[in-house]
Amino acid sequence: MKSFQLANESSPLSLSSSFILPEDRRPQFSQVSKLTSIPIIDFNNHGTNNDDGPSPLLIQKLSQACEEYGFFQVINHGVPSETCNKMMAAATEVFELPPEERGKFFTTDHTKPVKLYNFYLNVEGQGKVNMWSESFSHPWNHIEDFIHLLPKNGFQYREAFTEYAKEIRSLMNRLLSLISQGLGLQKDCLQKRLGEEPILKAQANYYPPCPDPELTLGLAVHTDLNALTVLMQSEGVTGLQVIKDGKWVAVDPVPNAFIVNLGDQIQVLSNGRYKSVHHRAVTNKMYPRVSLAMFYGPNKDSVIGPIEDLIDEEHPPMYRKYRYAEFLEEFYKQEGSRRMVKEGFQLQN
Ligand SMILES: O=C(O)CCC(=O)C(=O)O
Ligand SMILES: [Fe+2]
Repeated sequence: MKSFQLANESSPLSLSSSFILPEDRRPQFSQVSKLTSIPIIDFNNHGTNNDDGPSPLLIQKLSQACEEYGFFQVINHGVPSETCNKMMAAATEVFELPPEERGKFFTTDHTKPVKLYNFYLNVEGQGKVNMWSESFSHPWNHIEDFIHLLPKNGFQYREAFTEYAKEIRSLMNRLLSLISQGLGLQKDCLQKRLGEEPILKAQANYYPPCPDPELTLGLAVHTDLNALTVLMQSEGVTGLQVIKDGKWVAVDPVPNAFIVNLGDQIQVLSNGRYKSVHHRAVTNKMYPRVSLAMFYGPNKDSVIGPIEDLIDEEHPPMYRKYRYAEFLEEFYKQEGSRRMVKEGFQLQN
């Protein structure tokens, strides 16, 4: 196995103490439930493209997945596998660039549009613990504004990304419409609430093989702060785990599927009916793993709060309204911790 070097390090990656989590934060593989996985939703089986619109069964399945898991995999989603494969190859190539090339993108300044970084967790008494991964992120709208900043090499990242982003945008629109209908709302309701010019960010995560996956994590436990995430992952390599009924559940990779999960903003907009669920990425000894998350978040000026139609005597508002910029500010303040952002906007009923 080729060794990997983080862009901000001066020697090849090794499992030094700076990556080792205290015992109570370790993945504890023996506790991971093998009994269940997240629901799989087949767009072909339920017809989403006919003139009559999506079938009630599809909406019902999706709604149930959003309530019970906050996560599902979608198959036969209509995004050509060639587009996905090209994108995966291009994203992988970024992490195969020599560390000094990748280093040009390295920054801890989150306001930079194109950036490479290594996540960490602040652990009491131990300080920063680095995650066993490297992430590369940039916006995925107005590609023309930053495309010249993206890596030029290899598998034509720029072309692959432009094509992929177009497909994912239309898949996201379809998902938002289905999720709105699942909540019993007009199909354009969520998209309107999130606002024009949503914040669209892409994040490619690279998890090199790890000598002892029991000691560290690829990504710390978190919920996504945005509204909706569509994730593509390396074929055949498991890594993502989600919480279900208080237990960690591994997400089995399904060929050509996307993993879809709801972010904090949908939990707030749905007044807690749909869940933004805690998840994490674990590492493995054998194979590098790449995942590419496409995040769809509100415009920073959009006002987010429980949708009025979802509030009644039985379901009083669980959150106060806020401008998304306010949420983001709080999010960045909590960097390095197990973030509890939406909890700060919760109302005491
Ligand atoms: O690599 C994964 O499967 C998880 C990625 C993720 O949760 C994220 O980028 O927010
Ligand atoms: Fe995530």
